[in-house]
Amino acid sequence: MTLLEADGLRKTFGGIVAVDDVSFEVERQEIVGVIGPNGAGKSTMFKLLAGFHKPDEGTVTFDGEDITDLAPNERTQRGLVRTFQIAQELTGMRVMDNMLLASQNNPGEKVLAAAANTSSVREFEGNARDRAEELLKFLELWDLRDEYAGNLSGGQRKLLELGRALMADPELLLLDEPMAGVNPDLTDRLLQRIMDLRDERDMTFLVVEHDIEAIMRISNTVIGMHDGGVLSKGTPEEVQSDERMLEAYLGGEV
Ligand SMILES: Nc1ncnc2c1ncn2[C@@H]1O[C@H](COP(=O)(O)OP(=O)(O)OP(=O)(O)O)[C@@H](O)[C@H]1O
Repeated sequence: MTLLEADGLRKTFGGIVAVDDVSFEVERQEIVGVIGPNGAGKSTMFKLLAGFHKPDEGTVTFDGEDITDLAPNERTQRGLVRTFQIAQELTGMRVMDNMLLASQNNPGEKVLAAAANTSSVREFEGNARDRAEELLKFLELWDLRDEYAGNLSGGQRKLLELGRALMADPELLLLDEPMAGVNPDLTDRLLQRIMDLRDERDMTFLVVEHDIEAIMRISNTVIGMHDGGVLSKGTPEEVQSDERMLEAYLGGEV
C-alpha cells in the first residue's frame, strides 16, 4: 500500500531546474534509497517532501492526503518526520534531555493524543521519559544518557538524531545522509536499527545517502536521480546494474 507519493514535482531556483518532473511512490514498510551524483537534485527533492521547499509544480501525498501546502511541523504531526542535526545549543545538554526536548518540540499525533487523554502534565512527561528510555536502550545509547550530546562520536550523534526523530512516533522517516561522519563500527548498528524499525515496528523510510554500499544493503527500492529527474528505479540490483546510472556518475563519459 502506498504511503507517500510524489507526483510531477518541479523546483527551480532562478534559471536552475533542480528537480524536474519527479514522480514516485513509497510503499508502507519499505526502505527507499535515493542516490545520484552531486547536483542531481536529491537534497532539493528531500526538502520538497519535508516541506522546506514549496514545489513550482506537482504534489506530495501522504497517507492519502495532499500535503503539498503543509508546513514541516504539520507534516511531522501527521507522521512524516525528518531527522535534524543536533543544533549547537543542544550539544551542551545531556542525551536524555535531548530526547525529552524532542518530544516537547515535535509531538506526533499519537503523542498529542496521549497527552490529551492523560490527567496531568506529569503523566505526559512520565510517558515521554519511558519512551525515551526504551528508545535509548533500543539504540544502545542508554549507558550514555547522562553524557553531553557534544561529547558523542559522529555515529553516536546520528543515533541520537534518529532517537530524537523517533520520539515523534513517525510513520515515515526521512533521513538525509545518515551515514555521513559515522565510523565503520557504528555503521552496522545504525543500518541494523533502521531495518529493525522497518521489520519490527512497521516503519517506512526514505533515505538520501552518498554511501551507495549502505543504500544497497538496506533498501527495498532504489531511486537513482540525475539532472533533477528520476533516471532509474527498481531493486538495488536493478539500479546498480543500470548502465545509465554508471554513465551519470561518470559524467556521461562511458
Ligand atoms: N537554494 C538554492 N539556490 C540555488 N540553487 C540551488 C539551491 N538548492 C539547490 N540548488 C541547485 O539545484 C541543483 C540540485 O542541487 P541539490 O543540492 O538538490 O543536489 P544533490 O543531488 O542533493 O547534490 P549533492 O549530492 O551535492 O548534495 C544544483 O544545481 C544546485 O546548485
